[in-house]
Amino acid sequence: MSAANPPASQKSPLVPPPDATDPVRHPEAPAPGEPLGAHYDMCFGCGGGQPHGLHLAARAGEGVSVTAEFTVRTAHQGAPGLAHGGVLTSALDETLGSLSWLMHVIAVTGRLETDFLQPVPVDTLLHLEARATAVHGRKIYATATGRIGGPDGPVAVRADAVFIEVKVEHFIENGRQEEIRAAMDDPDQVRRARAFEVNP
Ligand SMILES: CCCCCCCC(=O)SCCNC(=O)CCNC(=O)[C@H](O)C(C)(C)COP(=O)(O)OP(=O)(O)OC[C@H]1O[C@@H](n2cnc3c(N)ncnc32)[C@H](O)[C@@H]1OP(=O)(O)O
Repeated sequence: MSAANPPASQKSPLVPPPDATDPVRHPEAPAPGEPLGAHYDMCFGCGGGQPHGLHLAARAGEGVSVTAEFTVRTAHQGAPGLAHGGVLTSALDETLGSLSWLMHVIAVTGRLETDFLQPVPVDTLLHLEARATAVHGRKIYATATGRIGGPDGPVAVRADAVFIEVKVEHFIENGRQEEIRAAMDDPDQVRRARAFEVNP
């Protein structure tokens, strides 16, 4: 069996199948450069209501891409003075997750594989970029990088991911009822919809 044609059992779930198609930017997606804002105030990744959250701020990019910034804080340490790897993965996950807002789909992370290339000290501003690379059925393939020292600086972390498109019921049926009720009772229609990343 050649490396170019591995058996099904050896195919990576992170590599799109040959009949995957290009991701499509929704015509009503925010313009490149436009801030996406937090989708849910209590989101650990982007919400303002989580004191120790990442407070990640994302902007729409060209095509199906986003950029984001995240500053590593004291609360995000693993080793002394260094960012926790899981926190960095969360920042990549959140950036990748916001791609669905540009495609007008609701999707959740199915698989996420992170490469940690350089340690990231506390106080570092991490420059993130994510782009969708392919779509196959409900699967959205995407990749992301986190750079230090500037938007063109060296890549400290990178990830490949598969997101799976879901219906809003995914959240309503599985989330804790207290938060689901609060989100659904929000009188602000846009906030209500964005809690579940449903485009109004
Ligand atoms: C509101 C948005 C907030 C964004 C925040 C940032 C993103 C997140 O962190 S989301 C939270 C973390 N993720 C989750 O909690 C998801 C938990 N998992 C699940 O709910 C389910 O396993 C779910 C929905 C992913 C898939 O279940 P289900 O809908 O039954 O899918 P299923 O029918 O089995 O599979 C559909 C396709 O996806 C593929 N797939 C499913 N799971 C995976 C996976 N883990 N890895 C790769 N591919 C997968 C299947 O192989 C299948 O492919 P194909 O169509 O080619 O056969």
